[in-house]
Amino acid sequence: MWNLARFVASIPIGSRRCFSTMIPRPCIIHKRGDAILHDPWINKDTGFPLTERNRLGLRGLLPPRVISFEQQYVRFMESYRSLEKNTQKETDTSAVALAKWRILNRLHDRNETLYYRVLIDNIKDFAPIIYTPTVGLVCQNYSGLFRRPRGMYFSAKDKGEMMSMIYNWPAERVDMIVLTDGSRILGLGDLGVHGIGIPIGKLDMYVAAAGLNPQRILPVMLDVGTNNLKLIDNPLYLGLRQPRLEGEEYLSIIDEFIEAVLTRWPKAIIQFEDFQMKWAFETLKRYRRRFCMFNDDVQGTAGVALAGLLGTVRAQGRSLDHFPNQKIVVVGAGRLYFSYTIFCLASSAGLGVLSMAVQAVTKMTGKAETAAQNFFLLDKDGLITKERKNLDPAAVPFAKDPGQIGELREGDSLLEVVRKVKPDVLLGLSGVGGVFNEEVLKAMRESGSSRPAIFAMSNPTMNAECTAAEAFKYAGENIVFASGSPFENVNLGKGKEGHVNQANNMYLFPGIGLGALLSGASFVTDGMLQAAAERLASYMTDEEIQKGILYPSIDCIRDITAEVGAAVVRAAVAEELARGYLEVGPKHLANMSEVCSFFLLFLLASSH
Ligand SMILES: NC(=O)c1ccc[n+]([C@@H]2O[C@H](COP(=O)([O-])OP(=O)(O)OC[C@H]3O[C@@H](n4cnc5c(N)ncnc54)[C@H](O)[C@@H]3O)[C@@H](O)[C@H]2O)c1
Ligand SMILES: O=C(O)C[C@H](O)C(=O)O
Ligand SMILES: [Mg+2]
Repeated sequence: MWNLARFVASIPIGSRRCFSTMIPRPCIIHKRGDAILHDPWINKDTGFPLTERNRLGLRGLLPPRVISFEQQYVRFMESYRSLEKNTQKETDTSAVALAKWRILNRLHDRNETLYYRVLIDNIKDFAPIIYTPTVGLVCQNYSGLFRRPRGMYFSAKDKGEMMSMIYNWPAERVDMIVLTDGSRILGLGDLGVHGIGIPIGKLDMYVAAAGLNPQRILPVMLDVGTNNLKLIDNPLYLGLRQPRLEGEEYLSIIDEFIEAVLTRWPKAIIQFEDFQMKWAFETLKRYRRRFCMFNDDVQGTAGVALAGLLGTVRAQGRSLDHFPNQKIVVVGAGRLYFSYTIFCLASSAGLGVLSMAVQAVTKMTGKAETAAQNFFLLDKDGLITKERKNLDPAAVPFAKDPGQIGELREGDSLLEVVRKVKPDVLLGLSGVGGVFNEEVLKAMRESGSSRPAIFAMSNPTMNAECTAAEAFKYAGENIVFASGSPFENVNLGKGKEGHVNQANNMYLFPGIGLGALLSGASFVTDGMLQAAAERLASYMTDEEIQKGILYPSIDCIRDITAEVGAAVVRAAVAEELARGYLEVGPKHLANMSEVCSFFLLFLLASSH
């Protein structure tokens, strides 16, 4: 069946544009002269034709020759490629990555239309720069890199002022907000106000993947202090130099911000990002039934991991009803989500993954009581059992009875657990680089699975539980491998290659946000999230899965985002939550054919 999402993906990359710039819109400009050249949203650089130069008071302010948009595009890409070539042999890879980020950021600050065009057309090359992993480096060095502000900053000192501050934002409408408090930036810990780089990077992905209008996105930093003493002692630190607010004081700041945002833009979707575990769960519980929000690290990550876990079953040549038998170990215990015998170190993200996996098993078997039996959870103190003191209630369903399988004991190390459990899947969301060490990976060779899976999902690259090369070297060439940050495929010799998947929530959050926005749903429900995960899981063909390819290439991010967005809209309609978007009401959404819904998804996201 013809479908618009695939049609869009089939347009040659070079001729694709940001949808928001593709459809001409009336644009009344009140600025003149120099002010236009310093406004990246309307600036065309040397691209202003003579008629516009005369009309807008630009004559004489630019070199005489008019350089077209296409020529500017080529010129930018040439300078980017020459930077790439000249730094190929440079050993300081961080310096190179930051130089690439700077050149892109400078373009953004000068000419947004050209920036988003090059980003969309070259997303595979540029995602690792504007997003993970380089964005982590940017946050770590933010005080030195800061030139121009992007997004909004609300601090603890702004208490009582937020309702008026929100009107300082120049855009009349905002559709999508990504909000952080900077308390857990990737696996880098508390970076305070410098964590603003994360909402900026996530929203650039929204524009690139979901075609959102860049003028209707808003990155937000809620600065409630920092517990990072190095930052507090740094005279160039850009945030409040005080310890983080806690308890009711903390929540009252978030409440006030939310009230201000929803007063001005009642239909904006708010994505919570990189909150430390306790606040990630607390805010999710507090707000998810009050307005349209989701926590990307808990809910987006869970769906991406579940899609990978289901793909792993297919890669073993089995049907999906084998999923409940898989042993899964999760490393990094925040909150949980569950499925087969997979070994997971759980975390906020890890608990999210196991919870969603449990839902999937329950749906398949109809037995909620035993759904978590093949899931094993570790935190920094080792295996979590029922003997664990101060056990987090969220981890209770995953706590094992000591003595189970191979004499498991409370606090068993990861190596002991892998040896005793022989898991099908080892999944890391611990934020600790290298915990899947040589011994642990070698122990995975004894896994009960014909095709063991290693998911080293922590970010950025140096925090990955292992590298791709280590996984294929020590755990064997027949594994499936996925990491949160990108790695090159691994050369296995004799013409063979180990495929590296990027198991990153970027494959879901843009589609979840787009679907939530266009459906006009009041909340993001479990059903909508599940529909998103199921669409991602079913996206890959059997042939691709057999090659160990569990996720689409990032080149296809627009296609998968449209598919996920449409699945979310359909789920919202099925749950009778869809209120529609602009002139498309709930009845229209419900009556739309699949083709029509894809078409509208794109047009609506771009044309208003
Ligand atoms: N790939 C993705 O899409 C994705 C999504 C979300 C989070 N992440 C990454 O996951 C990591 C964790 O994020 P989070 O929000 O869950 O953080 P978190 O701080 O909530 O959780 C980390 C957990 O790891 C546990 N831990 C620490 N050291 C450990 C060790 N040596 N062994 C076992 N467990 C250990 C801690 O007990 C904690 O529960 C980060 O690096 C983040 O970048 C990746
Ligand atoms: O930001 C990413 O790359 C994924 C995820 O949201 C994370 O926190 O690591
Ligand atoms: Mg995150």
